[in-house]
Amino acid sequence: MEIIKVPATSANLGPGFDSLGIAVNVYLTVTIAEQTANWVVEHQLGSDVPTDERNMIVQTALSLVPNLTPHRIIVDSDIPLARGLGSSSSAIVAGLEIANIIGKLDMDKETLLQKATYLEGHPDNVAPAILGDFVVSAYVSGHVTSVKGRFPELEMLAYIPKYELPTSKSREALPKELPFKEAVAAGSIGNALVASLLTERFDEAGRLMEADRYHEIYRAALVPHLATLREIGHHVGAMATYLSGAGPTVMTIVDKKKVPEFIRIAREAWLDGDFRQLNVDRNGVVVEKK
Ligand SMILES: Nc1ncnc2c1ncn2[C@@H]1O[C@H](COP(=O)(O)OP(=O)(O)O)[C@@H](O)[C@H]1O
Ligand SMILES: N[C@@H](CCOP(=O)(O)O)C(=O)O
Repeated sequence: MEIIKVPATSANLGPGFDSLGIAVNVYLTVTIAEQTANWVVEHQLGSDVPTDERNMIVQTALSLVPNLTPHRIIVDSDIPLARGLGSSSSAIVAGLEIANIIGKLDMDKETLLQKATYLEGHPDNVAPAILGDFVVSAYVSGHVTSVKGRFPELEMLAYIPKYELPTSKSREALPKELPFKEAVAAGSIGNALVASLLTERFDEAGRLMEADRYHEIYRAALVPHLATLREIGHHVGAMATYLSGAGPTVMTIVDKKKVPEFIRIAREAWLDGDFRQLNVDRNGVVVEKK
């Protein structure tokens, strides 16, 4: 039996839209059990998620190897669906690994990365889900280049609202075009953020993480708690607060000792979602044999 463990991911980090992402220590675990006549997917993700070959994990595997031998697979996920923590990317990566294992394809991580990016449409979640840690990617003309760097030892607090926000819906709020000057400014903020993170200049990194011009303002109405949490972050001295992926999760980089005060103020502001303290996952997807 093989067990595939894929981390959740937090994309964009503010100004790194469709390019930057980190892997975090919340996991999707998929066990490949015995061969079966038809695909069987056991999970606790609710009645909207199929339990047969229509399941996204199986569909991904079949997109690679259409005649892949059916198996029973057991899905155990701590990654909330449609919340901006890369659940769909984790499902895609798990599906590709299933095809890799059952189909004996011997794909390396680079091949997985190209295929996963094609299926997801952008690399900022799939790249850290595969490689782990902090990944900077460019996806141009159908080819992705991903460079893994070391994210500083920072503590993170995710605020996960009770409602779902599908990535496709959140992307509908984005403009079709950006004026040239605006695009230049937006890109340079992302570039400077990468340099400041890799050289551990936390003041600059914090300011730049909150200076996105690509997406957060356009999504503001879909995620009204972002502004409130950012304000609370400033009040308690957090490094930065950004919209995780397409939202609605909001990530705050904040010292562990300031977390109780941060949560207390957020509750006073009627924010009733879940809080989760997270760390970076350094490894990305792992396959174990049992
Ligand atoms: N483990 C899973 N198994 C099957 N489908 C999944 C799984 N995880 C995510 N999905 C599918 O992906 C959708 C969420 O994708 P998306 O809107 O991109 O949000 P997210 O930010 O969580 O990636 C879910 O509604 C579900 O259809
Ligand atoms: N760059 C994408 C990231 C989507 O991440 P998800 O975790 O919400 O799927 C975007 O911002 O649309």
